[in-house]
Amino acid sequence: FPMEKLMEQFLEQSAQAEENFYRVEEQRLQAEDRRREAEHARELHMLQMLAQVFSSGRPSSSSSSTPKPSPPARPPVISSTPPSQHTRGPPGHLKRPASQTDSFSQPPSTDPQALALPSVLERYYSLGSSSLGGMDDDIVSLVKSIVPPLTSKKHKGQDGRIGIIGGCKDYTGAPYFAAISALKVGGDLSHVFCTKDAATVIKSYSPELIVHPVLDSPNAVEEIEKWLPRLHGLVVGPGLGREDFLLKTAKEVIERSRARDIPIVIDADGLWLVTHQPAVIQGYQKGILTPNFMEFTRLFEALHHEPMNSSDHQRSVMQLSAAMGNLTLVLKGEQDLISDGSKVYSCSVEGSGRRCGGQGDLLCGSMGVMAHWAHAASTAGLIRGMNPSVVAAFGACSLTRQCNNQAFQRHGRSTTTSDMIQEIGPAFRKLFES
Ligand SMILES: NC(=O)C1=CN([C@@H]2O[C@H](COP(=O)(O)OP(=O)(O)OC[C@H]3O[C@@H](n4cnc5c(N)ncnc54)[C@H](O)[C@@H]3O)[C@@H](O)[C@H]2O)[C@@H](O)CC1
Ligand SMILES: Nc1ncnc2c1ncn2[C@@H]1O[C@H](COP(=O)(O)OP(=O)(O)OP(=O)(O)O)[C@@H](O)[C@H]1O
Repeated sequence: FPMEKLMEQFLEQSAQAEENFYRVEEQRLQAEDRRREAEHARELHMLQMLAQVFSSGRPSSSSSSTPKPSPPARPPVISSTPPSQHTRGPPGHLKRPASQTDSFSQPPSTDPQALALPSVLERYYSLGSSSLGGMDDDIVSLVKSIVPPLTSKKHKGQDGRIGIIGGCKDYTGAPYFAAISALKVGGDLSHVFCTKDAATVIKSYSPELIVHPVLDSPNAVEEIEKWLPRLHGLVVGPGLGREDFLLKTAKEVIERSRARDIPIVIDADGLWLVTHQPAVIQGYQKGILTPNFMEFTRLFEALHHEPMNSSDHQRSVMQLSAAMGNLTLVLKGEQDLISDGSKVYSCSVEGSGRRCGGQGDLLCGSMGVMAHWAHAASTAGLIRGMNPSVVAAFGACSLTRQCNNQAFQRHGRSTTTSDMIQEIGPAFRKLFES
């Protein structure tokens, strides 16, 4: 049957052509990203040098009667520690006496560098929003330094193409909150990979999202993998549900994203998957887990095979992060505790008493973008001596809490996550751009 043969050949050729297209496209995007990153690094380096020249050349006389110009922003390089020492010592200018640091290192360390940063972070972030005007520039600069400058030379996509794996029949709000938050923080494109019956609903919430109804298709993994070369960050779990097929797809997508070195934030039902199969993300340095207390307890008990000591959260966070191969972990709560297994950082920016559903989705969506920024900044040598995943986690936690605070001031008890999303722009400016 020559007709059938012809058809077969045709199909084979078009599959081949499609594959070639994606390969070439992937190479093109990677080359473009490298070029833009190098350009970005050069620009920041120039700014740094200018700032240094400016601050060293500035007249020091305080008795001068003419008003002094305000100093430029602090240069973004945080430390001169070699990049191989991520997660170890803090930036030199953040050092402080070890005596003030005891409660944040588990077990207590004798290395003054290792002791210094957590307590500095704690000292500032415990101050709450009322003291935002008096922020400690050193600490805020950790997060500020990863925020890419907005310049007219940029093209769409460069500041973040983020993928959300989640959205099913029961949950359409969660992936929407995560994806729209990624855009509002400053990511350029947000892709949602959800089930067919969730797709139209999610699309109808916002024309800004790119929605792929593929999560329950038989070749879901391949459908999603096509997009991986274009993604800078992945958020797995918001509204994913717990059906076996969906969890299996999520697992394979995580594995393939790991192989491509893409930063991955895992939340909600994605954490259910990790609780049952920790190896899927264990030891991946670009992975971040964001459990609430319940999710944390489940994960802890699955890994340690014993009940958690709930009187010492800091120790538990350190233990679990270490057991996960020094993965960055955020235990959300009254204070957010962040650890990569070597230290615990506490974020206590003042929020409010209002705990509506979806705040965690805002957090993980914004963290997806910040993780991309932080790893790009680290690759460019702009943050050294500090784990980029921790910087991203810290930035996203502060931002979510600040949004909660601002939304509550306007809406009080009726505050919802949509109200918080409205506050992302002003909150971001207040924390990281003022
Ligand atoms: N609008 C939406 O579509 C939303 C969907 N969501 C999705 O809903 C699904 C299930 O999420 P759940 O968070 O309900 O997960 P679970 O079904 O595991 O429930 C966890 C339970 O723990 C409780 N809890 C949380 N923190 C606690 C604490 N500190 N102490 C004691 N109890 C605590 C919560 O009230 C919740 O009922 C996920 O896919 C999630 O993404 C949520 O993100 C909320 C918004
Ligand atoms: N008691 C609290 N005080 C202040 N902020 C809090 C408090 N609890 C949680 N948060 C903040 O709310 C954000 C989301 O945490 P939450 O515990 O609501 O997550 P979640 O339960 O996973 O959310 P979701 O409803 O999206 O599933 C975190 O960034 C955290 O900082």
